[in-house]
Amino acid sequence: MANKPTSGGRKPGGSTRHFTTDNAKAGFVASKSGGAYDTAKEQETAVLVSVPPRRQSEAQTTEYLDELAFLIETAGATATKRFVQRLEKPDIRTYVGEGKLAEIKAYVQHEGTSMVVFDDDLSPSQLRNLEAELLVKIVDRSLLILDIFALRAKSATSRTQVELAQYQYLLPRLTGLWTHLDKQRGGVGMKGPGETEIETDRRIVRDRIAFLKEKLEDLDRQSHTQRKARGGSVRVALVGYTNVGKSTLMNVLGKSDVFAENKLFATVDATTRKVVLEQTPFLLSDTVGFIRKLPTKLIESFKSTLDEIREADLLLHVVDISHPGFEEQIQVVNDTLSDIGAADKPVLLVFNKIDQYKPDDAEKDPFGEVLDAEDDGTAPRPPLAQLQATYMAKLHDPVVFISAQERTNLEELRELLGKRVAALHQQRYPYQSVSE
Ligand SMILES: Nc1nc2c(ncn2[C@@H]2O[C@H](COP(=O)(O)OP(=O)(O)OP(=O)(O)O)[C@@H](O)[C@H]2O)c(=O)[nH]1
Ligand SMILES: [Mg+2]
Repeated sequence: MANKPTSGGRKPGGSTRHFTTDNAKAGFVASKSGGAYDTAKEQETAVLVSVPPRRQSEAQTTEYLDELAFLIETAGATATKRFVQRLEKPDIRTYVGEGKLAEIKAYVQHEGTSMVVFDDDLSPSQLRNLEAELLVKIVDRSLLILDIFALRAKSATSRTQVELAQYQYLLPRLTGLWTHLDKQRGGVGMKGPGETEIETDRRIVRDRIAFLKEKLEDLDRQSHTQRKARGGSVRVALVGYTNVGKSTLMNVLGKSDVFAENKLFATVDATTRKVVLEQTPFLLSDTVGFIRKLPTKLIESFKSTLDEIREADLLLHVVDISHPGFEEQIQVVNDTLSDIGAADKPVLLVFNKIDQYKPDDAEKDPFGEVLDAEDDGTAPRPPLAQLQATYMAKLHDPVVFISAQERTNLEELRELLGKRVAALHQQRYPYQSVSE
């Protein structure tokens, strides 16, 4: 049978239950060395698979795969090979076509790769078929992001949120291939679970989901009370794509010590600091980063964390200007803000990492204008002054270009932010003195 029970099990949250298929082992297992996929023996290897639509450019496909490789690396494994198949849409049975699947299988068997990672979510039946065909762990985008979140979540709330999302992911995937939840079943060739057992598993998972939802409601009530107690202050939330420098900026502005790292989703728990600018105190919150194709279930279960954004008076939208896909990242963030009901918030756009931004070589163009997209399909990179003018004209609002790391232009940001906060304070609390 395809799925030998293994010693590592899918282990949502801190639960001791074991879901024992090979594929299950891919998920929810925090290792000793801090990665989701490291078995403490040797680094696990992964093959990446994507099915881009035909109209997607080469550059974009590479960029998305780079991001997937970064996610896998953050989870503690290494991507050793990429397989791309251009199709109108992914194959309903096996995501990629038959020929590509055979190619992947041959590679995985030859190289002894530990897992195959898909840049989309797989349906439960695609997951089953791929597992049966490839005989290694199958990881889809949701599972990968959930694993990283599980590694990063520290507070009771975020841990409960992740566990809820994990069980919600699991529920429709409890099928014939899953062995019974509570028992570690025997070796190769053991009979799979019968329908009754699957039903029992489903019931256990449903009960757990109900329990976690209740627990979150309790935690939510507590944090709502806490947040209300902070009333009287303007609230600003840092939002943005993952890894753009939100926590670094929080540390600089709030003189705090928030964990910042060159990994995706370094921050999963929201943190709040009191900051004073232009004699006005306000609360600044660092929040979880967004990413393209963020699993909907994860967004839903992260309600309490996202409330920090929903309840903010102003959003500091941080953008990594040095990233080739920064414009699309802005769009992803705006779309996600819409999804969570925070689209109408006032926003201050902050372009970060200017120290790493390299404009296109203006000398190439005798008129000093920036050339259009070059042959390699990458977006043009105009000088910063031009970008600033474009965005300010588009948004009818000032935007700031900084380097949080090199502390460049921070005074400009402080001044702009201070003015916005002071105005909001005046508007919100007209009778309250600001010099607390
Ligand atoms: N070159 C450069 N690197 C920066 C700058 N600001 C932050 N970084 C680096 O970018 C990486 C990500 O920074 P974080 O502050 O953790 O980013 P984040 O947005 O909080 O990321 P998540 O919490 O993962 O969503 C770290 O390695 C930082 O050192 C900058 O201005 N310039
Ligand atoms: Mg962060």
